[in-house]
Amino acid sequence: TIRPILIHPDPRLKKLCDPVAQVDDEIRKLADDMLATMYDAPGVGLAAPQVGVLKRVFVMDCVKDKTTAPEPMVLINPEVTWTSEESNVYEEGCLSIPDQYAEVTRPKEVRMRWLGLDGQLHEEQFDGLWATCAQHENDHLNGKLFIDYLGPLKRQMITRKMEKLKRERARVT
Ligand SMILES: O=C(O)C[C@@H](Cc1ccccc1)C(=O)SCC(=O)c1ccccc1
Ligand SMILES: [Zn+2]
Repeated sequence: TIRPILIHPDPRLKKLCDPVAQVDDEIRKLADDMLATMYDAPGVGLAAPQVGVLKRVFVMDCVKDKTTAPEPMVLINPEVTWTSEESNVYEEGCLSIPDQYAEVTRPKEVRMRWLGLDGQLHEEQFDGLWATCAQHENDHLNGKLFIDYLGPLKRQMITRKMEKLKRERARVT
């Protein structure tokens, strides 16, 4: 089921999310809905707080083009265990801040450890868009948005635009 994506500014997007106690049917349904919501947007990642669930879960599928098979990943209670010295600059977007893009510098590679839907612990190193996306999603679990890396003026301009968008959406619905 596709769930509505919260739009910034929203207090739930700034909260520290809670760890998942156990991988049960509720978490499996959440992950399924998050993947459906991500593909529908479309996006390459989605974090649980973006659909109003303050739990430490995010999904990713960063395969660039349609020709390659989808590679959905579900990361529960993810932790960053290592980041590279080298950094990358990437023009990021966010499904909770529609149509706004800005350059963000992050470590080029990141190693993460998480609990999978299979209840097993996984550890993997990401690079390229996967690394950028994994760090962007992990930030969401700590109430951090990519605009928090920008200067105050640019962040304020984007926030003002989102407030206007929300006013307009509230009017027509
Ligand atoms: O808000 C989110 O977490 C999703 C976000 C993830 C992300 C994108 C770019 C850099 C870092 C993290 C998005 O997916 S925005 C949409 C997007 O970037 C995209 C959409 C379709 C195809 C390719 C990219
Ligand atoms: Zn985002």
